[in-house]
This record gives sequence, C-alpha cells and structure tokens, in this order.
Amino acid sequence: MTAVPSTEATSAVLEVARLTLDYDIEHGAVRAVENVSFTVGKSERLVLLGPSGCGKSSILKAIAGFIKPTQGHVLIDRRPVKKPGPDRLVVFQEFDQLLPWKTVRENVAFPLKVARGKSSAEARDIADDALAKVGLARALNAYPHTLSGGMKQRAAIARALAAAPEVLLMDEPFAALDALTRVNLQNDLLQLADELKFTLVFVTHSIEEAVLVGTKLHLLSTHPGRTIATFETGAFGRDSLGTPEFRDIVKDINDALFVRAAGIAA
Ligand SMILES: Nc1ncnc2c1ncn2[C@@H]1O[C@H](COP(=O)(O)OP(=O)(O)OP(=O)(O)O)[C@@H](O)[C@H]1O
Repeated sequence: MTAVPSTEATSAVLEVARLTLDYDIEHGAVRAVENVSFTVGKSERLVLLGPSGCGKSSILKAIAGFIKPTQGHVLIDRRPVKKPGPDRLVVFQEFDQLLPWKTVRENVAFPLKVARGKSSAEARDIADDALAKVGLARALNAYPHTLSGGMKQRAAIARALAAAPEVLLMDEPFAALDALTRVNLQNDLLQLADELKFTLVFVTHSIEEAVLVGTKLHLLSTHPGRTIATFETGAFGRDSLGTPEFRDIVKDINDALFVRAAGIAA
C-alpha cells in the first residue's frame, strides 16, 4: 500500500476526501453520496447525521472497504482503503452479528486469533477484559441466542474494541434497542471512550444521540448525501441534557437539517 499526501491535517487518523459513491443498478447507477469530505483525528468521535437514504451507511461501508468510491478517496493513517481490514471494525444495528455456535467469549476471541495472530490464551485474556469492560463478565460462556438485544450489542462492541482498530465504525448500533437500554449503552460507550480514547465514526438518525455521542457532527442532505454543515459538540455530555445550551444546539442542528436543507433543495 502506498502512502498518499494528505490534503488535510496530517494528524488525521481518517480522511474522507471528495467522496462520491454510486451503486450499479439494472439500468445505470444510483448516486448515494456526492463530494463529501471530512477528517477524524485520534480519539475524536465523528457522527454522520442525516435523513433516511442520505448515504450514511454507504459512507461507513466505503470507510470499511466494502464498497469503492466512484470519485474521491478514503485514507486511514494516510493510506488508501482498498479492502476491509482489522484496522476498521464495524458494529451494526442488527442483533445477529455474533456467530451463534460460539460462546460470547469465543466470539470475541476468535477474530483476535484469526486476524491478529494472537495465541488462544492471549485472545481469551483480551476477550475477557473487553467483555468485563462492557459489563458482560458473567456472560462469557453464554451462547448468543440466550442474550438480550442489549447484551448482544455489548458483545459486538467488546468484539470490536478487543481488536483495537484504528477506527471503530458504528452504524446505528442502538437504534433497535428499547429507550432505557439505549440510554445505558450510550452512557457506557461514552465511559469507554473516556477510558480507551478510541477513534469513532458513528451513524445515527437521532439528533440528541448525535450531540451526546459525537465530538463533531457532519450533517448530510437528503439523497444523494451532500455536506450541509458541521458542528463541534465535544462540550456536550449526559449532564447537558435539558440545559438551554443543549436545547439550542439541537434546534440549530434541526434547522440546518430541515430548514436550510429545504432552502438548498428549493
Ligand atoms: N446495494 C444498493 N444498491 C442500490 N442502491 C443502494 C444500495 N444500498 C444503498 N442504496 C441507495 O443508496 C442511497 C443511500 O443509502 P444508505 O443506506 O447509505 O443511506 P442511509 O442514510 O444509511 O439510510 P438509512 O438511514 O435509512 O439507513 C439510498 O438511496 C439507497 O436506496
């Protein structure tokens, strides 16, 4: 792999530059994303926020290496992404991300052995540590079908964190959870981010979740997704909920997404 000169800050772990994504369909192509650029520095948490179909998951897939850009590029540590790799792991919304025939511990340890070359003992120790961090120390030997949705998502997060990726990618990981579990997992994710300082790209529809989880937000227009605005939200946390500042930023983001975007479309 050849290193490419960065057009942005050289400290960026992830650089998405002028990214345009098309899907081939029967009679041509559908444009999902157009000319989107952003950078994510070490330990930053960038949230992609926008209406359904604006291309959030497609951008995540391009970062993960599942789809190739039509134009532009994705760089990790200044190296172009060409295919999936253990430096970029994805936590999806679906609860069935775990291998059903393996225990929770084996689900976390298995990729460490296969992709990271760890010995069985090392992989088990790392898995146990990661599972303890997400509150699953008591479920090491459980099989996925015996877990709640929230526990499955915790296990999927542990599996991703255990592999210590350069960038953790999360595609609406809490969207299918009940409200209480969602709040618990948001809190735990933020605590883990404080502790482990991982670099995150997080996709959501929820403005409140975006402000809570993200240190910066990248807002996309309706299909095909183009950049509308960016917001710095590192100052907001769970304590900010209900404060005038939190309400103001939620309103500003709402206006940018729906009022300004409607103006652009008109
Ligand atoms: N495999 C595919 N083939 C053709 N078109 C696709 C494919 N995947 C996505 N698209 C289209 O690309 C556009 C962006 O889809 P994408 O799933 O990235 O959006 P999204 O913002 O993540 O949506 P949602 O929030 O509803 O999950 C949509 O118009 C979608 O129909």
